[in-house]
Amino acid sequence: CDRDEFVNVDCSKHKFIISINQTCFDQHWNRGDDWTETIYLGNDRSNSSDCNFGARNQSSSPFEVLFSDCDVKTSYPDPADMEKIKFELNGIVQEKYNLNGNMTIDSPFDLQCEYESSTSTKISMQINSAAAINIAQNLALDVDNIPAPSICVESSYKSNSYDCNKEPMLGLKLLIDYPSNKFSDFRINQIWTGAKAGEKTIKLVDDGCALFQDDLVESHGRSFYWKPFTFNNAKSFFLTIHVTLCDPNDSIFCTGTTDCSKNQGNEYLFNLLPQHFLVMGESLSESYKFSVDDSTQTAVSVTAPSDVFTKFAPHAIIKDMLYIFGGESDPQKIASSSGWSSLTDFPHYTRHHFLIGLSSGNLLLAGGVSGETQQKWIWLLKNNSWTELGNLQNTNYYGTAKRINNSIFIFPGTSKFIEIDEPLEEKWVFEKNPYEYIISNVPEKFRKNVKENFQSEAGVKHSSCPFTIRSSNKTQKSRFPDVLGIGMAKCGTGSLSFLGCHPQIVYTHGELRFFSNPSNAQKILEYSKNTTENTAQHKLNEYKFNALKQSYLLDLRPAADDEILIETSPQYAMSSSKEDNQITVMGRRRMEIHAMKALNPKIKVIVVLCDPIKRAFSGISMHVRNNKKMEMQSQIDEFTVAVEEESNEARAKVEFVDVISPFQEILGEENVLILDGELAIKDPNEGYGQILDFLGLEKEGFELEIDAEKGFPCLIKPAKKCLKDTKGTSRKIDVREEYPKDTAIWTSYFKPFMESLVLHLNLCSEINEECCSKLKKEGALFSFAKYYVCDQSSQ
Ligand SMILES: Nc1ncnc2c1ncn2[C@@H]1O[C@H](COP(=O)(O)OS(=O)(=O)O)[C@@H](OP(=O)(O)O)[C@H]1O
Repeated sequence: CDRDEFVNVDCSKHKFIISINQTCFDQHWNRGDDWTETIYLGNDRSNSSDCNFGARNQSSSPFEVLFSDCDVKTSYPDPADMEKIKFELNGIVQEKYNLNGNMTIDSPFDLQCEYESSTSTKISMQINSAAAINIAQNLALDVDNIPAPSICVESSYKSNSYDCNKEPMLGLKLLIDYPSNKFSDFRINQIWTGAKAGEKTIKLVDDGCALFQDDLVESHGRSFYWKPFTFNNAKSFFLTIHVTLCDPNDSIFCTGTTDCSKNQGNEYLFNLLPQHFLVMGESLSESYKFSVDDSTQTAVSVTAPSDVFTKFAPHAIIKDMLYIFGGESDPQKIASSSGWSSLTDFPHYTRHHFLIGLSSGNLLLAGGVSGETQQKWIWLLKNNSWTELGNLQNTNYYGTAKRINNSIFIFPGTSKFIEIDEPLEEKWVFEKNPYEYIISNVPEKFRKNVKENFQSEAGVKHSSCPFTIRSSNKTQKSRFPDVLGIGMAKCGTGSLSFLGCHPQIVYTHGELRFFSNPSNAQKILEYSKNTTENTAQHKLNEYKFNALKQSYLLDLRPAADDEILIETSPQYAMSSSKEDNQITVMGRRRMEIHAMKALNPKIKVIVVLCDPIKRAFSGISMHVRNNKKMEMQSQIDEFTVAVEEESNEARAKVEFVDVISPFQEILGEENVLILDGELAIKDPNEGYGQILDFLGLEKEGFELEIDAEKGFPCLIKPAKKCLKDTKGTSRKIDVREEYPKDTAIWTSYFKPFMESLVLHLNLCSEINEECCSKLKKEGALFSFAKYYVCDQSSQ
C-alpha cells in the first residue's frame, strides 16, 4: 500500500467516518510482534485517547471522529453560505521496529472532507413547526455563578423587538441574552450548536464574534442575535455556550467594546483563563487536570506527605507556589508544592482555617477550628517560623479569604448558619449529686453504660443536656440525623431539646437551618443523582457535594448507630410551598423535603402544632421583647391588618395542612409525627410519650413535671432541666381575654384552615356538632381546634 491508502475516509456523513485499511498492515502482522504500527490523528501524540490507534488491533469496522475531536479543523469557504463546511484532519502513521528502539518511521497524512449540508443542516427563513430549544451549557467555571441566559424570540409584529416570554422555536429569529447589568464578570466566547447535547457541530460565535453575516454579538459581549436556523431531521437543537471570565483587574474587557469588524474578538481585550484546573480530591492519587476548553481530564501525579493530605486542608498561593496544610490527615504538617517539602509545623492542630499568601512571600493563617474550639487567632509564617499576630473580631471558619492589594477580605463560612435569634443558654437545675440522681433514675438495663459514659457537658457546643447520659457503648461518629424537628415555630419545638437527656438520644442543640438554605437543598438534589459518569464535571460535583455534606456534619453532634440523632430547626416548616421558578418548579418546601430524604432515606420528622392564636401572640411578644422600640398594641394592630388583608404573614401562622401534607406524601405518613403542642404543655408525659413511642424508645426514666413557678413543663428525670426564663412568658397572658376584638377577627380568618386540619387529621369525618363535642372532650387531641370550628356561643 502507499501511505495515503492506510486510512480511508468517507465524507458522506456529517462527520469523518474513518476505516483503517488493514490489508496494508497484513505483512507486518505476519512478522509477529517485531513491528507496531500506530495511527495518530491530530497533533497530540502523547494523548492516549480515542485518537490513537494501534492499527493491528483495530477491527475492520470503521470508526467515527466528531468535528470536535482529534484536532479537526473546521473552516467555512464562504462565510455567507453556511451550507458549505470544510473539515481537515491530519495525522501520522508511525511504524516502529520493536527490536531496535531507534527505528521509527513517521508518515504524515491529511484527511479532508468538504461537506455540503444538503441533508442535515440548512438555513431556513421559514418558520418550522419544531420543538423548543434545549440549552446545554458548557461553562468554564462554577455553574452556580453563571445562570442560563434568557432566550427571546423576535416579535412577530415588530422586527428588532424581542419577546422573552414566548417559547423559542426552531426557525425563529432568536436573541440569547445574559443581562448586562446583572452579571458583569464574563462574556460569551464561543457558541456551538449541534443536534445532540454537547455535540459541537457548527460554531456560531468564536472569540466573542459572530461567524456569520447578519448574526450579531452585542458590544458588551453577552447578547447574541441569531438568524433563523434549523436542522433537518431534528426536532430540537442544543447550544453549547463557552463563556470566558473577566480578569478582575482588567476593566477594558468587562466594560469595553469588542470590535469584530476589525477581527478583534474579546480574547484580545483581556487575559485568557488558565487552560487547566488542577483538581485535587480527598485522595491525591485521584488528582487530575481538567481542561477548560473541552472538558477533558488527564491524570496527574502529585506527591505529598500522604494520599489523603488534602482532606479539609486549606491552601494559599504565594509567588506561584501552592502551600497547603492543616487537614484531617495531619493537622499540623505544612507542605509547599516545590516537590512537597515540609515547612515548620504549625504549633496547634487546626482545620477549616483561612490561609492567605502575602506579596512579601509570607503566609498568614486566620480563624479555623482547633480541637473543638473555634478560633479568632491570626498567625504569620515568616522565615520558616510561626508568630501569633492578633485576633479577628469574631471566630470564623469554613469560609473564604481573599487578598486584594493590601486588604484581606474574609467571608464567613459555617459560623453564619448557626446564627440564632435568641441566646441559647438554658436554665440548668443541678442536684447536689447529679451523678447519683441520674444513675438512680435511668432504667436498670441502661445503668452500666450510663455510668461508664457519664460526664458533664457544660460548655460543649450544641449540647442540650447538662450531662452525657448514654446507654450505648458504641463509638459515636459524624453522620446525618435520624429525626428532624421541623416546627412549627412558637409551638414548643424548643422544648424538644429535653430529649437530649434521654439515654438513647443525641440531640443537636441550636437551629442549624441547613435545609432551609435553598441553594443547599438544590445542590443536594443536583449532586446526589447517582450516575456512573466519570467526567471531570461529575467529579467536581461529587467533590462539592462532599464539602456541602461536611459543612452540615461539622455542626451535628456525633452519634452511634444505635442512637437516635435529632436536629431541630423550625425554619424547615416555614419555607413557601408555592412554585417558584426562580428556585425550582417543585416548590421550595418539596425540594427541601426531597433533600432531607436524599441524605437519609429513612428520615423521620416531628411537627408540633398548637393554637394558632397563641402562636401568633407568642411570635408578636418575641418581636416586642427583642425590639425595644416596638409597642405591643401597635404590633397587635399590625397583625390584625395583616389578617384582614390575608397577607402571607397571617397565612404562615396557620397553613398547617400545607406544611404537613408534602412531608407525609414524600416521607410516608408513618415517618411524620404530628404532635399536639398544647397537650404537650398540659400533659407533658403524654406528649413526650407519643414522641418516644414514635421513635421506638424506652419511656421509663424519662419524666417531666409542670413547674409551678414557670407554669410550663420542665424535665425532672433522668436530669433536671427547664427552658430558659424568656421561654414561656406569652402564654401566661390570656390573649383572647386581653385582645377580644382582634382575636375575634383572627379567629374567623383562621377558621377554614383549622377546619381543613381537623379533616386532614381525621379527627372528625365532617365538621358538625358531633365533631365539636368530640373536640371539647377532656384530653381530646388537638382540642384547640374547637375555638375555630365550633359555634362561638357554645364555647
Ligand atoms: N416546657 C416549656 N417551657 C417554656 N415554654 C414552652 C414549653 N413548652 C412549650 N412552650 C411554649 O413554646 C413557646 C416557644 O415555642 P418554640 O420553642 O417553638 O419557639 S421557637 O420558634 O423555637 O423560638 C413558648 O412561647 P412563649 O410563651 O411566647 O415563650 C411557650 O409558650
